[in-house]
Amino acid sequence: MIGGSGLQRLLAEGAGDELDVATPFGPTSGPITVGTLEGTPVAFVARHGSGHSVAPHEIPAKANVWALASLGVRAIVSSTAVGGLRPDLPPGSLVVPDQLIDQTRIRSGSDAVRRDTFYGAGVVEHLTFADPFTPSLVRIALDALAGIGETAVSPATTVVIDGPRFSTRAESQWFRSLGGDIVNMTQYPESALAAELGLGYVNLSFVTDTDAGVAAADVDEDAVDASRVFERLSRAQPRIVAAIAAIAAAIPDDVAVSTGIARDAIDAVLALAPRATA
Ligand SMILES: CSC[C@H]1O[C@H](OP(=O)(O)O)[C@H](O)[C@@H]1O
Ligand SMILES: Nc1ncnc2[nH]cnc12
Repeated sequence: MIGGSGLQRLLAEGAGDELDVATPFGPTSGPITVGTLEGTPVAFVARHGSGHSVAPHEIPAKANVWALASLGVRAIVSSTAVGGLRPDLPPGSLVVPDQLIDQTRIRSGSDAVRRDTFYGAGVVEHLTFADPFTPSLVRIALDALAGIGETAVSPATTVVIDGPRFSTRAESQWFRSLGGDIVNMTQYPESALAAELGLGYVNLSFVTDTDAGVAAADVDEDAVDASRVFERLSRAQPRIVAAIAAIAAAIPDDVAVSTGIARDAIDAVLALAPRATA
């Protein structure tokens, strides 16, 4: 599990072991809690760190994904806060996206936080990324949510921006015209990196606000504002945790993911030596 904004802890205090996992790509966002969520073995990392101190454009996605893979997880369930790009996706809506449009741009440096591949430097691999969210897990998540009485919107397309700023009205309207349903700052490169290591990846998005291009300029009730986003997330926390637990419980042991990456290339990345921490 990778917990997004508002989801700093998944297991009850004291439940599970907190591990500091060293990686070849530097430190993870925070400790990884390994334990059992309503009977399902899980490893959990808070994407923004335990005290929400890591900004979206600084999230060490390579380290987080590598650390989870090195612990033996087979699929990642990610939670995210998102803005709605459609009037019929008001705050409080749940979305399980099946598509994504990458509008992030920061890519410099071999380990740079937005770096979106584990390969290169002599190892040539081309990820099959037509379906950025594992289709079988999207179906499983929707069924699991229906089973607890939650209706999630799907299919849906996420537009991912660098942040930390929110979109202008013109950008937001453009994202909608591109076919975007929701907008976020973290679903990429996390989803691609998970696929590059052969992991399933499914996302639960909670709409916290109406994005700028959809919100009426003179009505700010639903408009995006970080403090309002956190307030809504905090009220929704029990609902989001229950939804994630239901999805986790429904994931089979043998998640099949076909990404076109050679198994020996994945194994070589997982065999890289962790970088010593200071
Ligand atoms: C606090 S609003 C913007 C913030 O919320 C989302 O975080 P996450 O995707 O980790 O749930 C968004 O991507 C931004 O990082
Ligand atoms: N409107 C928005 N844009 C980008 N990321 C978000 N996360 C929550 N709301 C968002």
